[in-house]
Amino acid sequence: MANTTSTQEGNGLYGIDNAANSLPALCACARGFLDETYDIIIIGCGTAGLAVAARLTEDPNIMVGVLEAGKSRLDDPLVDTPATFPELLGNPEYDYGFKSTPQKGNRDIVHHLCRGKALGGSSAINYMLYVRGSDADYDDWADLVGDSTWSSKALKPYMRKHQTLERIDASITNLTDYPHVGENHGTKGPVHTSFNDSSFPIGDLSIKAMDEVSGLSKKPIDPWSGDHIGFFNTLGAVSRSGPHKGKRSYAARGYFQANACRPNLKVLCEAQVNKIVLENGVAKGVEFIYHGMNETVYAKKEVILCGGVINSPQILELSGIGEPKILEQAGVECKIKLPGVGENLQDHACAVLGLDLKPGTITMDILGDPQVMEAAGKALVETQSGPLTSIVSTQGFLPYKLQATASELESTVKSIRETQQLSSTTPFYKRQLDQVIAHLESDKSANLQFIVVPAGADYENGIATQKIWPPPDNNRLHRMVIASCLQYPVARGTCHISSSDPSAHPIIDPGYMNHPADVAVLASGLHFNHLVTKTSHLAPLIHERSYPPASRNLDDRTDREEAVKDWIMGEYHLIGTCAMGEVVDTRLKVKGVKGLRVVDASVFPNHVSGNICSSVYTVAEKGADLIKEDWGIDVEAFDIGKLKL
Ligand SMILES: Cc1cc2nc3c(=O)[nH]c(=O)nc-3n(C[C@H](O)[C@H](O)[C@H](O)COP(=O)(O)OP(=O)(O)OC[C@H]3O[C@@H](n4cnc5c(N)ncnc54)[C@H](O)[C@@H]3O)c2cc1C
Repeated sequence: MANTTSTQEGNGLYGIDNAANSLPALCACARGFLDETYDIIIIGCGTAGLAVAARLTEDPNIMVGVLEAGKSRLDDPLVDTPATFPELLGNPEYDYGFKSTPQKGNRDIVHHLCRGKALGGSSAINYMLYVRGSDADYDDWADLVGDSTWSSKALKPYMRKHQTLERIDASITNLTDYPHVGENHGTKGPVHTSFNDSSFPIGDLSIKAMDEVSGLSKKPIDPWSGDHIGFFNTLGAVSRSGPHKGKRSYAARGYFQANACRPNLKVLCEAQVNKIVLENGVAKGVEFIYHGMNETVYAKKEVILCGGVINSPQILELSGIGEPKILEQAGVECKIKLPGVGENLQDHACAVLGLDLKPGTITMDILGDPQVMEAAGKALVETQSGPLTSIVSTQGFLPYKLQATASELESTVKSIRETQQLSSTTPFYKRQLDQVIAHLESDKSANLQFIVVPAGADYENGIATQKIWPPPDNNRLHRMVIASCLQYPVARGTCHISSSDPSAHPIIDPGYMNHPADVAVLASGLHFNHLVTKTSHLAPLIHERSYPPASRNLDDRTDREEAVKDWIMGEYHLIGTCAMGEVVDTRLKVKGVKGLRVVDASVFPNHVSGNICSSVYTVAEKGADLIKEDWGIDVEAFDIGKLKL
């Protein structure tokens, strides 16, 4: 692949030492960081952490220090080049590489759970699909937490605030499959979003096939408006103009680099936070380790925890905040009893249908031809365009109710009602399940997401290693995958420490396929995809189905459900382990503690439909405003325009 190799030597070319020269806010050593006095300390320079830091430092009177365990990867071609994201997954230089417990509902398979370890966090390694939830999803949040300021209407300004919608490329002429209405999108936000500037005919045909099988009478008008039912090409977090044209647009680029000359912002990379310093129930600062040295830094106003869905509950528990029994077993003294910490873990799970295509049908496998790859590399280098700047684009959403038979819907709902009756079901979970049932019974709810990947997958080892996307291979039949993804899971997982050692990974159980309703909904998605392959749009192009194996009869409901139990993969959309309503209040303050908030994907109280990064940015933008309000921070005092690099 042209010009996309990364150095792997320690800090390397893309480590903090080199970056510090051009980014004054990035400290080259702990001393540079510790010499300052901070109003606010942020733990984790990820997707949310950097957004919060950028917004708070708009006021020059507020001094913000941010600690990040990973390195700066700014200008790393592997991060910047959209098509090279598979090389980041499972690579310990970029990915924490967490492992799940054996998943009971999924043949005891251990899943490799990717999380970004870098400036920008998971936004530095994600697939870049830019999708928003449905209005109903955020309205559910508001209902669940009893605060209308979290409704879809209240959050929309924050959706626009983080985004810049870039102009569609002139080469895209069939605008029906690229629906968008300007008023739903931002024009000045740090995260640049765009449609691909090239496409594969198989993607267009898949949309036709899915439209046909769905029976939907209309196309989506703007899937970012709060209604994304139907099939379309999605936006990606990729810049299509300016100095970063053709590159990933992520938190480190948009929220950090653009503001890295602010004198009131300091970031220290390779600093792993061990715990929060609590004094009489007040968060005073944090203890961290930097190049083997233990350090402590204090915050005059607040500590903001933005460690992500795995590490935020871990850091709370290591600090003595959580369920007393869990803390005791891990050898941590309980300081604040808060049983919801590390509970309510949810992910979107995907079932897949893999296809080998007939000769002449082109997918990403064409990039296995050295001449084609050379041309793609040339387009990347010379015009910052073409397939290496593209994301997986073809997708859509459907209600379960339109796929399931009446008796399937009835039995699915019944199985959830039974769970609601269990004595172990908390009042919070019970109300969440009411919302899941309402989604299942609605003919407008986005219960299932479908994604067409014009590439082959490694079904055997992909889940365990996250080397799911093998290199393109033009010497065999080209391949594609159609994934169906469960959007409102019923089963709940957990993420807890088992040791007081901060370097030990938590025990993570996402609870994949641990409820019959989850299996039933995903099996209906698999059935939809099976029917899609039978349409006149796709059938003539298919050589054979490569997954699920032919021994699974997808015309049979039981076999479909077994196929779902055989193979599912997380969609990397883990949420909920410090849920608003349970662990934090609606101002994102940790219950029972003063001076401590959580702002990241862990505070989502319930799942949303679609890829979640836009929702994380939205929570961060709103979280920053809540912090500003509480401290009377002047949002107008800082002229951002003058200070942009
Ligand atoms: C492989 C992958 C693909 C994805 N694809 C998509 C997609 O296509 N579209 C989409 O919308 N969403 C996608 N997502 C989901 C989305 O990217 C994440 O949900 C989101 O980025 C999470 O943001 P966050 O702020 O909660 O956590 P993160 O961005 O993960 O930030 C947490 C930060 O905290 C740091 N940290 C953790 N512990 C410590 C500690 N002890 N000390 C110091 N720092 C610490 C981490 O290093 C990290 O930088 C994907 C995620 C992954 C992993």
